[in-house]
Amino acid sequence: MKIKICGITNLDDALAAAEAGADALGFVFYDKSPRYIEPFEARKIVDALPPFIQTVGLFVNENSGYINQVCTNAKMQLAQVIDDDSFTDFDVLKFKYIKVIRAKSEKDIIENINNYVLVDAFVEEFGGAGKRVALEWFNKVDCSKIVLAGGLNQNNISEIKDYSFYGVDVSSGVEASKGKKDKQKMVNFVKAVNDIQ
Ligand SMILES: O=C(O)c1ccccc1NCC(=O)[C@H](O)[C@H](O)COP(=O)(O)O
Repeated sequence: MKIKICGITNLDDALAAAEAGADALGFVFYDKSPRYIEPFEARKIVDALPPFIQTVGLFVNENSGYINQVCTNAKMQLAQVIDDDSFTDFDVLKFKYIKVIRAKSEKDIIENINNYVLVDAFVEEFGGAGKRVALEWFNKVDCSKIVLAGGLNQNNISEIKDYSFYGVDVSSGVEASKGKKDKQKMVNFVKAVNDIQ
C-alpha cells in the first residue's frame, strides 16, 4: 500500500517523512489552511529530497492555469484536486492528477469511483481535520484504485486491513501540532501500514 504524508511545511518534516518510509509527500497550496506553503518554499524542500519520493500539490477549487503554474514553480509531480465548484479543466492540466472525493455518504463513493481517486471525509475546512470516512461505505467497492484519507493514525490503521486500498493519506494523525509533524508518529504510522500488508 502506498503511503502519502500530507501537509508538509518544512524540510525537517519532509526528510523525516521520507526516512520513515513515505512514498509521497503532500504540500497544501490552499492559503486558508494552517498547512499552507508558498510554492517556492515547497520547491526548496523538493530540491533537498532523496530520489523516488513523489511530490503532490494539493489544490482546492482552482483553475487549471493556476495549478499548472504552482506545480511548475514548486516542482510538484502530481496534483491532488478538490474541485467541488468545477473550476478545474482537467483536459488542460499539464500534470498527472488525482481527484478527491469528499464523501458524505456511501453513494458519493459508489457513484464517483472511476480510475484512481482519493476518498476523504467531508469537512467544511476541506481536509486535514482528522475526520474518518465510514469503512462500511467501501464494503461493496473495489478499493484497489482508492487512496483512503481522513482521520487515519497508527492506532486505527489495522481496521482497514481487509479492504486492500491502493494507498493511505495522513496528515493530522502524524502531527505534533497543526503544520508540524511528529517524527515518531510518522515512523509508527508507516510501521502500522506495513504490518497489515
Ligand atoms: O491539510 C489541510 O490543511 C488541507 C486543507 C485544505 C484541503 C486539504 C487539506 N488536506 C488534505 C489532505 O490530503 C489530508 O491529508 C487529508 O484530508 C487527511 O487529513 P487527516 O484527516 O488530518 O489525516
